[in-house]
Amino acid sequence: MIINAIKGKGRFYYSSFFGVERVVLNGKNQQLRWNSALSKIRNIGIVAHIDAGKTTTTERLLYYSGKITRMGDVDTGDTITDFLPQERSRGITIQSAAISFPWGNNCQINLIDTPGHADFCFEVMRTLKILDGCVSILDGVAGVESQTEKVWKLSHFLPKICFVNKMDRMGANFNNTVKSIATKLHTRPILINFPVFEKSENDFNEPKLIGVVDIVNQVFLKWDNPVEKVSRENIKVTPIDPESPHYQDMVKCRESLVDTLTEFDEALLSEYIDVADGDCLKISSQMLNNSIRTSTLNRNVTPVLSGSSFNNVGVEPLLDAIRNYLPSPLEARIPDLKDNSNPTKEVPAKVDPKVGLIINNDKNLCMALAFKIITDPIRGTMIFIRVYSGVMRNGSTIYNSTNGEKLRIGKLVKMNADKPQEIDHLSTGEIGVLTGSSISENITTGDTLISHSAKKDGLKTLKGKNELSLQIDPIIIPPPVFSVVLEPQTLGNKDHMDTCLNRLVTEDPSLQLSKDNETGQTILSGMGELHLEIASDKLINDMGAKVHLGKINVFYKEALEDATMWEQTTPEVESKGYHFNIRVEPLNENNLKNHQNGKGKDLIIPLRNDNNFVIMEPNENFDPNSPDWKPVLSFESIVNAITSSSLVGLQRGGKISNLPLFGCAIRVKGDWNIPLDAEKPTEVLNITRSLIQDALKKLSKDQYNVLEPIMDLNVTVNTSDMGKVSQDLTSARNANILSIEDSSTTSEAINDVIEFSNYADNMHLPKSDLSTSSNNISRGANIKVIKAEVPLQNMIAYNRTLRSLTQGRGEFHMEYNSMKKINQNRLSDILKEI
Ligand SMILES: Nc1nc2c(ncn2[C@@H]2O[C@H](COP(=O)(O)OP(=O)(O)OP(=O)(O)O)[C@@H](O)[C@H]2O)c(=O)[nH]1
Repeated sequence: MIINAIKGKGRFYYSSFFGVERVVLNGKNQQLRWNSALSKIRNIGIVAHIDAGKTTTTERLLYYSGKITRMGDVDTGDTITDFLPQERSRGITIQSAAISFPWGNNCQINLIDTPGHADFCFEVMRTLKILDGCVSILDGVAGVESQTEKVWKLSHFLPKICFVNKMDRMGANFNNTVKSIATKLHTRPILINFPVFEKSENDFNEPKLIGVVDIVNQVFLKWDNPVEKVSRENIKVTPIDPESPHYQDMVKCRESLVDTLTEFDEALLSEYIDVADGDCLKISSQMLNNSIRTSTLNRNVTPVLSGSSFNNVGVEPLLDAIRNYLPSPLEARIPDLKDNSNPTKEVPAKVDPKVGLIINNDKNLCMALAFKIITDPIRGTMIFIRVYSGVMRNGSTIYNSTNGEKLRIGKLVKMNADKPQEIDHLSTGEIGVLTGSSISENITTGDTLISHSAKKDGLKTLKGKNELSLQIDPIIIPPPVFSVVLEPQTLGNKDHMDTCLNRLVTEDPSLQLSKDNETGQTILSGMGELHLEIASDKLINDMGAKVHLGKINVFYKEALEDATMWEQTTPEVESKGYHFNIRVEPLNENNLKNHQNGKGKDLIIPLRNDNNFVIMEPNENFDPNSPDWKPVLSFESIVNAITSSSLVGLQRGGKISNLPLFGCAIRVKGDWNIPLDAEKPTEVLNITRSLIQDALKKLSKDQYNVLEPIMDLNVTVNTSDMGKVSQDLTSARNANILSIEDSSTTSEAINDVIEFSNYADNMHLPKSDLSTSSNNISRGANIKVIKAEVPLQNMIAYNRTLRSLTQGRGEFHMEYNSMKKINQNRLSDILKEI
């Protein structure tokens, strides 16, 4: 039917053809019913390895959706989503940018373009937390790269689709990339389309990408003059009939697709056998799309599409796939919820097809997560939130259940990259921004915000239902591994420097500030050299801070020796009715187990930095759920005061070199007590802070040790360079080489994921893929991946060494593995350095 509709016409405005609804949710062969506004929303992220083409693809998605009329370019620094000066000058994405645009029949895509560089991994992590699905962009030459693998693992809970980009490049290989999706990402790729090339007439006879074969709709999509004459109407759609050179591949790919889907879809299986008589071409595209959607949402398969964003080939089918295969908030996973006043209680949450997620069976409970904070020179602090349940209204009073603060929303906006649009409310599933003067001090990244959906001042009602202690699981911040010492140029510059630094760490919590207690110097630490370079650039050039920067160095930490612990109790005389018994102890397997203890279980609270925890034993005297316990201070504000004092206490550092403490637990024994009429949490904060400091002081120097960051390293090199590179790693860098593998088949693929390797071997891949022949020259068995563990200290400026050892052909990727104790021989050298 679709084919008849397009015959004779030739050229189409793409969305008029693909914008019709063809996907079915209920398993029957019929058109999709968009039954509510929510079902039309897609909250998705674009993720990938650095330089795979995320920003270029995002720019094309915006153009083809009609959101922008002129396409920007990463190379000329005028894209919509990379708007920071540092992003435009360096051509890389640093912060995730959110933008909304429509596609076909009122579908609204809220898209977040994320950074690819490993140093900005936290930026990706906090974004993943609030997304419902992802598009993973792959470079058709490089296949699945290390950062893609990492982000794939981090986003294991999200349905995803893959776009094999850069198919125009020499050496691109669609088939190998699809295989690497199976073997490295451990998923079943299913082909939605495959690339089509024609021999070009240039001297090298290189294949030229001209379009894609759409396996689901059985058509060939050809883009004319894609680069020179960019237009939304340059796409030609022709049916694939038996005379077409792509017919055989299309049929076999469709058979493979149906084969895989029928494993998970009984309705499709009976349609295939009983109605279609085993002829995969007779299965309608509606039925296939429906089945693809269900299997993608269940994370059984990953749809794969191909193209070249730079050359404007294959972008419109990607827009269709986002809408057709990725979840709406109605189908998205339910966030992890907890009740701080009762850690063992399961918080009820269910999805209603009309109103979306309902938490605690209360339609009026609005819960949102603050996932990102930026300071705009004109608009002030802007807090990005995702609303999970209910409606957040402009002017409402909200409660921050993470820190116990109450505030009023000044203004609600929706962002289009750097352009805000004022709105009256944000509903379930939507992403928006809070602005206003009071919010900056009261909200940090990862906080849960609660308000009443109907009443602007409805917190009392929610309190009555014990809903103000509910929380969405916070975002865990990985420990920073590099640091730089900062000093104001003059004493008069100090205040401004401190203000700017506080702004930097509020916006990016993976940056951390600490103080050297001996020298008084300020230390800024972060996830990598580039991370700190960019932070310093923002500090000096954007914020105008006048500072001297020291050398970027590895950020060491201190930890407590295994059996060390110290208990400190409030002195009775000074305690004015307060009683706390606090123990500082190293983390071990045992203390993080949720111990059943007296009246209940330990409350375990991860601190924001450095793998530290607060463990509150159940109170022997008081039970926050008991009607007899009625202190003026809420249980949450007591807990918040203790976590703040623990953070500060552990940040002050250990006895060897005042380095921040890592892997420690602050245990609050169950017999704590506060006067019932105590009104301010500051008293609790001050008492517990001094107890923690005293406990740490009582320990002797030899009860501490120094830790250094150990990194997982992947170096990708040609076989000819492998000897030199591994020699340098073991001798000069003290690396522990774990394995050396072919880039296309990792040992993991052979040993652990035979299932996916077999799947990749059995699926049909297009024989007519001209890219295949050229690609064999550049990748495959000639490329090796050296996997090693190495102290970060030995990898500073490794970029330069690798470039000279491999004539620029080698690549490496490093990510934090763990903090390890430094042995005595190296310790004295390191202590001189810090
Ligand atoms: N040949 C070719 N080059 C492309 C394609 N897509 C992107 N590029 C180029 O690849 C480079 C990186 O593109 P970006 O879009 O910045 O990649 P990215 O993944 O957003 O990069 P980061 O955000 O820094 O990780 C730029 O020079 C682009 O012009 C493509 O389809 N074909």
